[in-house]
Amino acid sequence: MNIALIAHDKKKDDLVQFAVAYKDIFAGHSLFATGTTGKRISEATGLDIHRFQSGPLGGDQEIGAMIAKNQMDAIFFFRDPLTAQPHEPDVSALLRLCDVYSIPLATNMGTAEVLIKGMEEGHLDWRKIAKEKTNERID
Ligand SMILES: O=C(CO)COP(=O)(O)O
Repeated sequence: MNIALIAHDKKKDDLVQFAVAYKDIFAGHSLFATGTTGKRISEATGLDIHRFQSGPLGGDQEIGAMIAKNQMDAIFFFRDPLTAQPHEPDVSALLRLCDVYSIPLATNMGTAEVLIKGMEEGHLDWRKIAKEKTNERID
């Protein structure tokens, strides 16, 4: 599955810690991230991560584009709810697209634990079927 990892600055330590803890699960998937988050996680874990632009420079939008093309299966986006972001419209757009396309989205550590354990147990396997259906429509 294609998985996106994103964290605002004050939440980056949390997401790095989470990625270290669940490195073995993440290693079995294709990983994508916004620029700085991806750099921090790959340095800490050695995981191979495709890095987009930094969030304020369009990284959230690049991940949003993958969602719109049915190419993203789950998002771990540790948001900072206490700090204004210069690119707030991009953040909202990304969250909105997750809801438009029913893409599982964890915005904090509590939900992230449930999501990754669900992934491990195969509860996201329906995404494979959803993607096959889209590909059929494109063909
Ligand atoms: O701002 C972000 C998400 O909105 C994250 O971007 P960085 O990973 O580049 O810091």
